[in-house]
Amino acid sequence: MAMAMARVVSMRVLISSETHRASSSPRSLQSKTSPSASRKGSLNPSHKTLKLNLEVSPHRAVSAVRLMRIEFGGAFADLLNEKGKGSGDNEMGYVERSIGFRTRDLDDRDLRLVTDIVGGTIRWRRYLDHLISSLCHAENTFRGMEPLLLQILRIGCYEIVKLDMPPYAVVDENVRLAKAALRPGAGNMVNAILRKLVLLKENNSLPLPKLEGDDRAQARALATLYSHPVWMVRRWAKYLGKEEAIRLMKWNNSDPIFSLRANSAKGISRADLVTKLNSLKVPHEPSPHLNDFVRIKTGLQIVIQSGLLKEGFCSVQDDSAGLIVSLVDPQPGEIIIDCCAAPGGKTLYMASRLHGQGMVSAVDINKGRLRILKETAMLHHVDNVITIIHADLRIFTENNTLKCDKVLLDAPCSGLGVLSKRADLRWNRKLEDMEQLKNLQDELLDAASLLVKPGGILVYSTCSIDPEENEERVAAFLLRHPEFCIDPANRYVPPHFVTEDGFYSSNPVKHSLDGAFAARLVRAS
Ligand SMILES: C[S@@+](CC[C@H](N)C(=O)[O-])C[C@H]1O[C@@H](n2cnc3c(N)ncnc32)[C@H](O)[C@@H]1O
Repeated sequence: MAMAMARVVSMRVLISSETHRASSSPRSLQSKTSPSASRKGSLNPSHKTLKLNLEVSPHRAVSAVRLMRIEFGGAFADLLNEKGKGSGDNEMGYVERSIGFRTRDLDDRDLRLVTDIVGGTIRWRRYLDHLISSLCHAENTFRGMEPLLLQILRIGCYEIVKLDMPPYAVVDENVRLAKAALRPGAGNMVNAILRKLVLLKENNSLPLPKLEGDDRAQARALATLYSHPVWMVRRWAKYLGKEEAIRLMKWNNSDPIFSLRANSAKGISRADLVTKLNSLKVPHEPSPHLNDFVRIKTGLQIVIQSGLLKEGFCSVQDDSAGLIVSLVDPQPGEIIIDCCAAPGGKTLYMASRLHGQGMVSAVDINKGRLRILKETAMLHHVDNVITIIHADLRIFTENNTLKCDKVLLDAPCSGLGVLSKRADLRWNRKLEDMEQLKNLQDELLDAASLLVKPGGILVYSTCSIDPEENEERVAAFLLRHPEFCIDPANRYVPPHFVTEDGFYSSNPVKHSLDGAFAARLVRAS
């Protein structure tokens, strides 16, 4: 904890002392703007006065700074990635102020490299830190390492060990970055550690922990080998067994597969989307589960840069989320309420399935996320069937007698089913969160149930694979609410997604989709 705090403080110092560094460092020619102007980022012309360094590879400099923003600045890896090229200027402002010099602008290839390196380095953080600390002379060296130096070392290790890039070029490039962004001594340290790593890798003798000892020791070793928090490994070993837990961690560490949904509300068919993807040369395959969906393994950045998302031509939506909408089975003319709706992935898909007749009320406690929902609804031409309600669901249901045909509660959850896409989530999620989330899920379920008309449907869903957030919450709810019973999922989703109890469940390892869960419950008439 103290170590983390020390790193946060030094990160803050690094960012806020940029003006000082710019004027005191001989490497970074003087910035002439005020500190407040320089904090504004892209629109600040000062960065053009910084020295342009053509020796440092820009994607590594950007990756190192982006990693610090994610680890210490609260930025989310997936959001930074999705902004892609459009945010280039803004990001370059951060980079320059953090390292004290300019790099050349990123081209499309650099942007893809940044996405890959940042995602991979975050996922493999625990594993990489184990290697780096094992290769430091003293334990204190690793503990007291300044944040930027640590990020550069992590990038170098990741490139050598996981990307199998030409090792001596990787060493040289990262040494150059450390020297330019920090000081010559930092470059020497990067050189020493990465060269040792290259030799150990060549001799097939990386210093990795052995899978031995009691359950705790084995969980710690697995947590390092597959780079996850120990508490997650122990939980999965308990619920899934060791072998399945390993398969799940391998999936979480693999490159994410994305699905795109053609926006039928705008008259766009899957065939239209396929034509566009062909013209962009993005490899794709039709979803075997959903008519409007297409799956892509690579090329998301190309899709983003092409503007297809901004135009509302299609959305990024995993099949696992689309199948939850299939379980709700929205029909034209129905009155539906989406209780935790923002940013609106499922609201928009449900609305498009109403074909202009009926209504989806979208409730959420988060105003900012609701704003995104509202804007996207207009973009997608479904705003005529969406009503937005900013409220805490628990208070909303106290003051409302609204009764709906269908109620979707896509509850706040741990997100343990989406760790392959949310690279940083595994490090942000804590065991203590699970208890709090379960209480909130129970309260929201009770509140949502009040909105279901007699004979109506309540769908409870999560993007978690954790039984305590899924089956256990439903079982506890049914005990409190005997007026509800399970409506088996097999009439709405393909049979291999249906559990013995009649729930919908997508399993990353089995289905190659995000992990998700949903129960369809019917209220007695
Ligand atoms: C899993 S996300 C919903 C994702 C959304 N259904 C979609 O498909 O895009 C959970 C949402 O619950 C909202 N939320 C959390 N607590 C809430 C509460 N007490 N009342 C209403 N919404 C709440 C959060 O703001 C968050 O947007």
